[in-house]
Amino acid sequence: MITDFRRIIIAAITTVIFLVILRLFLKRKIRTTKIKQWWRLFSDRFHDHQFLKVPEVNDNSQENQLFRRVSLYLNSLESLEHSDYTNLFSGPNPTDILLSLNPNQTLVDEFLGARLLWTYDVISSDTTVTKSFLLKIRKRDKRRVLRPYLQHIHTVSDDIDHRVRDIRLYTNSSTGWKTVPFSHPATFDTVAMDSDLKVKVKSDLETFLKSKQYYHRLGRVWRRSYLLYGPSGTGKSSFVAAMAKCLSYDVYDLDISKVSGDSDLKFLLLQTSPRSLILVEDFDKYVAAKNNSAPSSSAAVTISGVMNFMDGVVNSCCEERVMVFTMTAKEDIDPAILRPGRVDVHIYFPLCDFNNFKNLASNYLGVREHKLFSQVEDMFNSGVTMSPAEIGELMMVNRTSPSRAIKSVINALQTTSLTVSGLLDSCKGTPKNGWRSARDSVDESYDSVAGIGCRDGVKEIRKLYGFLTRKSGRKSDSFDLGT
Ligand SMILES: Nc1ncnc2c1ncn2[C@@H]1O[C@H](COP(=O)(O)OP(=O)(O)OP(=O)(O)O)[C@@H](O)[C@H]1O
Ligand SMILES: [Mg+2]
Repeated sequence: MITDFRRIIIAAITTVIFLVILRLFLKRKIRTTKIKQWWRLFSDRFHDHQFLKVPEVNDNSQENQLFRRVSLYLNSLESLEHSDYTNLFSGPNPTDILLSLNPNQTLVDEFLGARLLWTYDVISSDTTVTKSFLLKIRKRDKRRVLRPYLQHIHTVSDDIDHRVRDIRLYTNSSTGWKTVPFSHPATFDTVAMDSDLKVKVKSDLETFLKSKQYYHRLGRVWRRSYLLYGPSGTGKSSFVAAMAKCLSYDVYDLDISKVSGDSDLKFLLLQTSPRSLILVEDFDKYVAAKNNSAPSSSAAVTISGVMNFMDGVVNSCCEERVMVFTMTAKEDIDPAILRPGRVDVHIYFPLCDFNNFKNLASNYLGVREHKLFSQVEDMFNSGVTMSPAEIGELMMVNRTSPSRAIKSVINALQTTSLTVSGLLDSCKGTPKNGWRSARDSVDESYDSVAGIGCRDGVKEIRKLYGFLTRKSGRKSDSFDLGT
């Protein structure tokens, strides 16, 4: 018993002695590091240095890509973890913690035996904030190290870019672009649409990404533009998010109504960075002037300004860009605006058909087959339809019971059919029974009915249900390369 007690006492004393020695050793190590630092500072005084500045923007206010690369590189350095002061940010995933340099902080890097000191300079005035990185390198080392060091920064930042690139969303305001992390959850898998079309668009984007040399061999600027058109709630905006994720490109969401004039528009374009998707939503608001004397929008830009903006992407300064325009219908748009070269690919987004409905049911309700599907299919085949947004909403609120959800879709389709055929009949004055005949007569009614009320009624139906001049099931030319 006593021997056991003695053993415990000896073990406890040994542990305490070990901890004290460890502590002293660590303290000494820290002290040695400090002494080394001071020695380096002292010895630096006897060497000539060169200072190299990497500003955030160039003279044309365009983003300096080297600044972004240096920032990615420095924030990934292990020495940042051990520095006295570091900013911590949450990453795209909740568990990610990202480190970032603090303004005016200095970080030491070593490369091929040379010491490189980086300082993050931030100068703020009332209206502007100027950021830059300042590299301090011994003149003796510069010739030997600088070129391979910059190459090393390129390689490392490229690697980080591909691994952890968090896409950013830029929106324009009166002072330029403002940015936030892009967190739209849509992907190609979550957007319900014709699967062949999805594959075509994906492969078109992937081919674009790999085609820099090809474009240059042809003497063309490496860019591509898309028009997404179709009724409201058919997934155009969600598809843009999926495109940006597939490309891993930042999104510049341009609101033309906030642009103060044509030159401002050009300036905003010049401020976008490579590897970005420039999005103009509701583009018809600014260019649908075929039937009116001027675009309906009150924006300060002119049509020629908008066309220059579209062509501006052709400038070599705006390479590696994808432009996307969305609108409900392109019939009223002057074909010159949408000609190949300005818009390369036209993609039509139809209202829901049975296949899309099944996609939605699988995504929203987790069901691939159901006894009510045949009834839904009959309804779609009879020509009645709704937007995926409407159907998705019904499925979402009833997601705890797939049967209830599908029944609510059937009810909504029936109501839609009755409402629209009733409206059309009252316009034409001819009783009609089925939705199919009502739908088929939409264009005819629009052209022949002179009364404003009826015309408005049909317009309203067109707006509500998206039956402009297309039918929902149309697929053959929904992916229309080069118009
Ligand atoms: N094809 C689809 N597949 C899956 N969800 C869809 C689809 N279309 C629409 N939705 C859902 O409906 C909502 C609206 O979609 P979205 O904003 O992408 O439509 P939109 O075509 O851009 O409409 P608008 O022309 O009014 O801007 C989103 O929440 C989206 O998830
Ligand atoms: Mg939209």
